[in-house]
Amino acid sequence: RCLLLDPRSIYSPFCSIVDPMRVGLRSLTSNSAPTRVNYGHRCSNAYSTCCATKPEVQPVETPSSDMLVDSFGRFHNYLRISLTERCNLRCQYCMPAEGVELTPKAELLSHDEIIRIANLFVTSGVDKIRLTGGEPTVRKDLEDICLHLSGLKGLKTIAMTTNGIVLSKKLPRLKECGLSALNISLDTLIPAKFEFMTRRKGHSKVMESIDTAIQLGYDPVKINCVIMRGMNDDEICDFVELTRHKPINVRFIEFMPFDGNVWNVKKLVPYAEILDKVRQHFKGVERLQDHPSDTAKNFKIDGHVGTISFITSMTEHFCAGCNRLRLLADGNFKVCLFGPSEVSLREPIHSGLDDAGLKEIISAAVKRKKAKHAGMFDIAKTANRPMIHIGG
Ligand SMILES: Nc1nc2c(ncn2[C@@H]2O[C@H](COP(=O)(O)OP(=O)(O)OP(=O)(O)O)[C@@H](O)[C@H]2O)c(=O)[nH]1
Ligand SMILES: C[S@@+](CC[C@H](N)C(=O)[O-])C[C@H]1O[C@@H](n2cnc3c(N)ncnc32)[C@H](O)[C@@H]1O
Ligand code: SF4
Ligand code: SF4
Repeated sequence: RCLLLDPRSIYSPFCSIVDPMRVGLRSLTSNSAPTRVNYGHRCSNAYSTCCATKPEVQPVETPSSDMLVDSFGRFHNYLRISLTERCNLRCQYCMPAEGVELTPKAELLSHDEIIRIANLFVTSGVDKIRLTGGEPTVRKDLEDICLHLSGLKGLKTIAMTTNGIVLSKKLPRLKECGLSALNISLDTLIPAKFEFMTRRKGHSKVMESIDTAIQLGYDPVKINCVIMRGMNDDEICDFVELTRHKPINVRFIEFMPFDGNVWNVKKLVPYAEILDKVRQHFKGVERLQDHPSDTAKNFKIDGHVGTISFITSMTEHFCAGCNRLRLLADGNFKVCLFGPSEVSLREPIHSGLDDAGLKEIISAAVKRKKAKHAGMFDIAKTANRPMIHIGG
């Protein structure tokens, strides 16, 4: 909990430990863009690294309809679309070795259904869509989907999270089709360890994709690195070293529990511990100002072209600033990564429901969204989907 939070601020853009109940004071009827003001405070929680001290004014997106505003006043302008449940890797932290049960193809969203649903969200205020999976690059109509999404008026960012295995060749065309931001997952710099962690070969292909993305001007290319104790925590400083000359943003991600993965609290390396390790090894590690809805806490290092970040879902959640919703490949709509509740949008579409009816279903689900996730031990005990179905 942050103490000394100035009551005039809606919430601190710098600290995710603020009680989310404090968010939601924003008037939805006002046409003028409200601002969040942070007057600078110190955080009393155990991980005091989470707070910056500079006073700052942040613009807040103005919702164009009430559909995407939850009961805590959070406006959701970011939709993550999982394009497939399939993947060409089998990462240990994401899925069981034997794979997961797949939804029959006929029950997955078609290209046209994806675009129709995306359009509903964009006309209601979503301005960023992330394509994910499974592995989005295994979907044959990926370029077409990007092209059609890029025609949606009001959509500013089309992003993708990918494992990079088959990305390098596809990327020039994807860029032409409107793909504007790229996150590539890479958890080790050692090829043999890559094969162990992902249960497949392909390390050099991922490295090649990262270089292609840099050459094509994606800036920064974000590198997602899930840290597991005893697995890749010995490579933290090597990953930081990569940022010295490459315009990349390396994001250390706390290991999260999902159905069918090998989560155990002993394998979780807390953000504070990773940051300590980085600070012992590198001079001039400085906190940057984050956007209120960032999943990441961002840092720069003296003399490095790139930056590093931490995604601290387990030890310092960032639910107070959550702006994310999820559409799964089978057409289910999920309002929280860790919330088990889902509602189908595909079934009502197949029953002929019109856009107004779909918007009512979406709005009701958004209003039921909880303030924050239940905490890692409860999450670990609660049935959810495997991560490969949700897409992060
Ligand atoms: N707890 C939590 N974790 C999230 C959420 N969104 C993404 N993540 C996790 O953050 C990590 C990186 O996800 P990405 O797919 O790169 O998406 P992102 O962090 O939103 O990326 P940017 O839009 O570039 O900030 C993954 O481990 C995700 O599971 C969220 O809403 N809640
Ligand atoms: C599920 S993957 C889907 C997209 C793509 N296949 C990829 O790997 O980038 C999305 C992100 O979730 C992350 N992820 C998967 N399982 C995770 C876990 N248990 N804890 C934290 N992050 C996880 C991956 O590292 C990846 O960056
Ligand atoms: S993290 Fe991505 S690449 Fe790895 S198994 Fe999951 S979906 Fe596939
Ligand atoms: S855990 Fe749920 S509420 Fe928290 S940031 Fe993630 S999606 Fe949002």
